[in-house]
Amino acid sequence: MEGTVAHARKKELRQRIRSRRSTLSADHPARSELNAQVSALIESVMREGAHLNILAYASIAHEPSIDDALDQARTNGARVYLPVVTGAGEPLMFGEATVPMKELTPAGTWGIREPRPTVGAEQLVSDLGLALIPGLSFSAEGDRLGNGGGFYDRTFGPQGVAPLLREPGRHLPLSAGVCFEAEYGGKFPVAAWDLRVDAVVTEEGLRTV
Ligand SMILES: Nc1nc2c(c(=O)[nH]1)N(C=O)[C@@H](CNc1ccc(C(=O)N[C@@H](CCC(=O)O)C(=O)O)cc1)CN2
Ligand SMILES: Nc1ncnc2c1ncn2[C@@H]1O[C@H](COP(=O)(O)OP(=O)(O)OP(=O)(O)O)[C@@H](O)[C@H]1O
Repeated sequence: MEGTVAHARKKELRQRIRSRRSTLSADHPARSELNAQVSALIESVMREGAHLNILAYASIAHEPSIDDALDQARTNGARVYLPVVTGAGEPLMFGEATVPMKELTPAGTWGIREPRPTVGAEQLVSDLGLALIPGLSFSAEGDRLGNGGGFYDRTFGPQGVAPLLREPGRHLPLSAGVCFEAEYGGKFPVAAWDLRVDAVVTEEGLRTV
């Protein structure tokens, strides 16, 4: 069980970041700049190999939207997979986005645009080039503060079903957290099961941890 103090601290921080995000208008330059930085990252990974599978996300509420970057990646021949929540306490499943992002239908508790789930995490990770992970904040070490459901941790954390842990001789995708610059370098309690990313992309560019 996680400590009460840690839980309260994370709750407060989540509220603060959500509230700041809600003040960033839809046409704020940081939003389009972050989308462009994600595009640039996808293009640089695509240059390393002909075919690229990407794990991404369909933004909700005031999260940074990467729709344009994902539509462009698909047009350029990448395959884009999105997370699907199958139940509280369950790891994520994944489905391929085969239409423009804006044509996907919002579903479930949080109104997230989700495709039909077809792939589990173990299978997805084995052939993935890039994982774009949403977060409310990432520390300078790559620790992630998520929305609090524990979904990414149960899926990709060190104790999850498909850990993104680097080991010699094992293929793993580059994992990149996505958040606004003001949210990068945050300090918050970190638990043993928490997912860590290799890099963080903000509107200012890519930061490797
Ligand atoms: N775009 C996107 N897709 C995603 C995630 C995400 O963070 N972003 N997830 C990442 O795991 C999963 C869905 N998990 C989520 C968990 C909680 C909330 C959420 O907003 N929860 C509460 C606030 C919780 C609280 O602090 O009390 C809410 O309804 O406002 C959203 C998504 C899978 N897909
Ligand atoms: N591997 C795991 N096994 C069991 N429980 C877990 C695991 N990972 C996380 N949890 C549970 O999930 C809860 C939420 O974790 P945490 O606050 O780290 O979520 P988060 O990373 O912010 O959420 P999300 O990934 O959904 O955005 C924790 O209270 C913890 O008990």
